[in-house]
Amino acid sequence: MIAAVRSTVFRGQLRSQLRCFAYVPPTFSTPEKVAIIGSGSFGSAAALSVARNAARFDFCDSEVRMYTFEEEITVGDGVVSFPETEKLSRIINKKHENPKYLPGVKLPDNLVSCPDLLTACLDATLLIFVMPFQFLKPLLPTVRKVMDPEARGVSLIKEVHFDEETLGVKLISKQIQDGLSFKKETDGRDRKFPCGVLMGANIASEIANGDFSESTLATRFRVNEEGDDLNEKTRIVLNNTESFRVYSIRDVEGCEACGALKNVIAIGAGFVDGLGMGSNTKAALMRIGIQEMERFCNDFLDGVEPSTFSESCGMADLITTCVGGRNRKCGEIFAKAVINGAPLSWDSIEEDHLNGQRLRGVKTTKQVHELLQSQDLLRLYPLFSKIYSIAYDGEPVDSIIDGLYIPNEVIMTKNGSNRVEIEEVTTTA
Ligand SMILES: NC(=O)c1ccc[n+]([C@@H]2O[C@H](COP(=O)([O-])OP(=O)(O)OC[C@H]3O[C@@H](n4cnc5c(N)ncnc54)[C@H](O)[C@@H]3O)[C@@H](O)[C@H]2O)c1
Ligand SMILES: O=P(O)(O)OC[C@H](O)CO
Repeated sequence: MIAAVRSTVFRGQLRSQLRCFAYVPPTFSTPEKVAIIGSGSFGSAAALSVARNAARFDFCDSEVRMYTFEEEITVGDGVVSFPETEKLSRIINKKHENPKYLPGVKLPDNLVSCPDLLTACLDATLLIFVMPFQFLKPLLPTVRKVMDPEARGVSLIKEVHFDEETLGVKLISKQIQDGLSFKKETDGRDRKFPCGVLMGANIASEIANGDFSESTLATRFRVNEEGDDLNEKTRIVLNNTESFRVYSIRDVEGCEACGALKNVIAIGAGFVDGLGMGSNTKAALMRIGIQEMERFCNDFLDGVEPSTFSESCGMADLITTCVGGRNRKCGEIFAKAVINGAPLSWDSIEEDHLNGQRLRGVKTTKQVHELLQSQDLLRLYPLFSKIYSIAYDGEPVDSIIDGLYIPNEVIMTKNGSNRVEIEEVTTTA
């Protein structure tokens, strides 16, 4: 009895102590000015978390600017205070909502939409890139001119490109780094722009609804001269402990590759759904898919950590995208159209079903295929190869099952360097 009372008292004391310590605002010596480049679904959802943090952390400039590709929006019923069409940036700033890409979600007042890139990025110390890279690339020289010279970046872009010169992988974070590095006027030395990535099981609308999500931040920033750990500082700016929990790792390459490659598998998951197959089939596809993702990373990238695949950017993002993502949805539409004898092009599916959002998975499927073909490695990747053949070469959708069969010679073995070896198959007469 006495023990029970003591324990209750102790728990009460602990709770009140925890309440006292519940919120310790982080402190950093150097100020932070955040710019978000892109205002699609995920740009707007990420901006929610960042702008809320910027408003409450003393080290952050409370205003967060979001570069918005300007579009004329037709204002629907219920938006009475606007004429029939209005510029997207003006709607975001007046109504604090992005009606095209994240409808029905209130954005913080301190988030300012800027259609002018110079204004958006002026003196920014932390740049968050979240738009299709084809649109971002031409913007980089302007960003470089106006950003803070000590700026760093985080890419949320889930793409991977085939480098025809090296027959290797071109990571987006590396392309951003190249685009924003410069020679310092003071000493003529090169200043390499540091760029990490944030990838994870992060469907934008769910984050915006406040549903609990995790994400993986992969950065290798340094401690700056004032003693701020820029890895942790970046995590703190992006993290929302209640609903958007960000965990740090250092494996930028593996994290980024996972974010892009899972989109290929999600297209295959859409094929499985279009065929009306069940959860077992999709689970098999995901299992084999993550093995091919890992094999691809080991074949084409250096320093990828096996543990990355069990982070949110790995297994969890694969699951959420294969269950609820746009790539899965478009894969299903494609499969059903083929099965019904009225095939649709990927462009028309994107145009008719994504309301201005972009379908990355099929483009990544093609890039990955070209890369594997250039290295004569297609036979080691039966699932990637099959998804490509169905998506681009008119192979029957139900042949996706052939992609789930792993031939003996493709059994993955790992040697000391963690690279794939092909088992020699000896045939006897
Ligand atoms: N939407 C999600 O749920 C989600 C979740 C996690 C990661 N991501 C990744 O984030 C990135 C951005 O995704 P998203 O859904 O925010 O946007 P998106 O990829 O669907 O692209 C739409 C964006 O492109 C912009 N755009 C269109 N045409 C343009 C042009 N000509 N010039 C410049 N910009 C133009 C639009 O303004 C809009 O901001 C992608 O790499 C995606 O894989 C998305
Ligand atoms: O909607 P998708 O298929 O582009 O996937 C969204 C996100 O990448 C999920 O994390």
